[in-house]
Amino acid sequence: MSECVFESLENTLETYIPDAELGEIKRILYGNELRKLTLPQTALDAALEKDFVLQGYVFEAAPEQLRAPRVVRVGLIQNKIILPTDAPVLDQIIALHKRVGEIVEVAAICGVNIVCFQEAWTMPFAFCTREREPWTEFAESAEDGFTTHFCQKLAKKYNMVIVSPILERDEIHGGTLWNTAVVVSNTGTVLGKSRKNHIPRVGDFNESTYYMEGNTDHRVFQTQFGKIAVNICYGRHHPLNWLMYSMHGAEIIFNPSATVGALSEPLWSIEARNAAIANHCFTCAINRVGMEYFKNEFTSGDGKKAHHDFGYFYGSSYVAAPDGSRSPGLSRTQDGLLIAELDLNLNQQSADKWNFKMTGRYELYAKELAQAVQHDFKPNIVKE
Ligand SMILES: NC(=O)NCCC(=O)O
Repeated sequence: MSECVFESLENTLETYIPDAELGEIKRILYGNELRKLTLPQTALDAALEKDFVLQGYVFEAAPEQLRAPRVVRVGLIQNKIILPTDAPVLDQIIALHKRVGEIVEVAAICGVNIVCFQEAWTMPFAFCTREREPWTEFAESAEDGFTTHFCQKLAKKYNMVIVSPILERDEIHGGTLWNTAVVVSNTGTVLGKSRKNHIPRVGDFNESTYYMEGNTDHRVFQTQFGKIAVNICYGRHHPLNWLMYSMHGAEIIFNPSATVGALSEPLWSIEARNAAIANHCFTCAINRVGMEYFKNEFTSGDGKKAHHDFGYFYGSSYVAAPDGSRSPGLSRTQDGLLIAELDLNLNQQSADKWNFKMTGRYELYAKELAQAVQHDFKPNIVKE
């Protein structure tokens, strides 16, 4: 399959829509216009030299009388894999560490407080193959693995919280595998981990061959820069999953993902954004980018011919705010770092305006859901 050439929706709009209408189109598609973040020239130069896109936006909140602004900078990193998928495992991991490390360095120059990488960032997204070897060799301890040590060093060096989604091997529980985000505090200590709650069974995403649904519930991490949660990839299709992170107090929910154009692109711009609106919080959707080829062909029981790749990972990482505004997406074709400056006061301001938490009928939902999961549930349908 050929590489992707369509760079981004935003580029096409900018190129073809007349200025007079572009403003209105952007307002309708993206909400309140965001100010561009002024980024240091050294960072812009480094991004150019290292060949990745660097963009920054500011999500402002109204000044308040009693609360100071709560400003935090988040960084979203999307990247291609570096080496072919049949290169030695450790070489692949080290090459990704090097690549992501140099992007984190630029994030640090830009004053980023919390950075999040893409899903299973230390490896190709090999779960389509359903083969064990060599993919299970990419699994590492969340608390004490090579990659976690790497992130701890970066976190301490740059005073940055790092969200590092990896394939986890849990030695304490029989060496089981999990799809896990490790949250490393800016002090360099491992704050904890959050496991993927929803495992896809769609198309080539045969992840249930490798790991089971997570058992860390809807954990929220209190960091120096705000309360954060990680809703890994497929969880973004589940509104109740977002809701529960928000119920536990998440102010920013990261959604590290790996998804391809033919499957999910029309859903991409809607789901994380809707979650930000519905839950009065910020959401950060991150997708990997590029093509990944696997030596052995695979099929997925969907009638498609055996193939060597997933199709195109379309990048397009973005940040969405509780007032419905969102940043433009990063490139569909290139590595990138998206920086967003968030005033977390916008969460409460949006909540006070729209009152979704107040008007939500949670007792009603809880009661009816409790009934709906019973085997003798009778749907409340009135018939003539
Ligand atoms: N990684 C993952 O869960 N992908 C599933 C496909 C999708 O959610 O778009």
